Amino acid sequence: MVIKICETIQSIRDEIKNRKRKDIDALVTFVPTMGYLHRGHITLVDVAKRDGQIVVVSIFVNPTQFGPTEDLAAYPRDIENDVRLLNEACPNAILFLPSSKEMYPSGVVNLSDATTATYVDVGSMTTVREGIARPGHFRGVATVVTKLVNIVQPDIMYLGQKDAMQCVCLKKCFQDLNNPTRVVIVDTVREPSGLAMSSRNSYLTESERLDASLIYRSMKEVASVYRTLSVEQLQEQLTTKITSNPKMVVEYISVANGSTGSELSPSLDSIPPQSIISLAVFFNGQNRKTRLIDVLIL
Ligand SMILES: Nc1ncnc2c1ncn2[C@@H]1O[C@H](COP(=O)(O)OP(=O)(O)OP(=O)(O)O)[C@@H](O)[C@H]1O
Ligand SMILES: CC(C)(CO)[C@@H](O)C(=O)[O-]
Ligand code: BAL
Repeated sequence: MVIKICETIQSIRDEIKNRKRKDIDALVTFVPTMGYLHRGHITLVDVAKRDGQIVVVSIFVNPTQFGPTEDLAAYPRDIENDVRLLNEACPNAILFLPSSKEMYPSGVVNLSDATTATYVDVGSMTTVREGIARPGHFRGVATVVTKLVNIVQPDIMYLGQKDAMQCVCLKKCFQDLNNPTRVVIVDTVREPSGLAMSSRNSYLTESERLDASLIYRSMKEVASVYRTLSVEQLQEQLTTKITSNPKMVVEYISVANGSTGSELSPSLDSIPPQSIISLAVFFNGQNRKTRLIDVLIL
């Protein structure tokens, strides 16, 4: 058995309908991705396979979630290897592999132009640090995931904790729009060094990846003493540790409420358990500047 690849909305709808006809109680589980699969993605597929009978994975590098100066063109792609990994992990999966034209038939409109586009905006995401750092990003994410979920109509969708604010955004989106799909968050899968697995790690050399593992080590160090720190002290100490490697520049360090994603006040003396530390760091590597994100829940 090998995975079934569907490139059109009609063909994936038909495939899911046919499979459900054979097993009306089958649960549809869904893993949305942008491809260049790694062990983090495959872990989400493993959980989806455990929970459901019809496993759908999508690979779509969604242009509307990239800012004009971001890495849409350079984003790593290797469909052949992705298909090989999916065949190994879940040979009866359905892979939805739409073109940009299929997802955005009227062209990739500028989602900031409300007169030309229908979009999904999770209002609170414009004030979280990742939303401020990437204007329009969460609008692109919420819009494309709403479209994907309307196409696949899964019972359960799986997201990785690494993209912490994306999890907050999509949970809020589904809740506010009464979308019945259950959202399951899966722990971050890491390299042996501690570096969070990410498709963008491929921009780094092997030794740069080892250097970048300082990010997670530093997060763990400050997390072990967070009860003694104010929000501001935690941010300062973490910045100092990470930037002890001059190749790294901290874009932001957020300390936020675990369920709403809202930022805790820097002057707050005691940080509540379950708060989320999330951050973005630029690694100035020999090939290019790479933006890395990571998260730790206290
Ligand atoms: N290390 C990881 N552990 C668990 N889940 C992950 C990990 N990396 C990515 N995911 C999840 O896989 C899904 C698809 O993510 P995506 O295709 O953007 O991969 P990525 O590695 O996060 O890429 P990027 O380099 O763009 O951050 C998302 O829900 C994401 O959170
Ligand atoms: C959820 C997602 C597939 C939407 O394009 C993307 O943001 C990602 O891969 O995390
Ligand atoms: N996993 C996050 C996708 C993005 O950076 O656009």
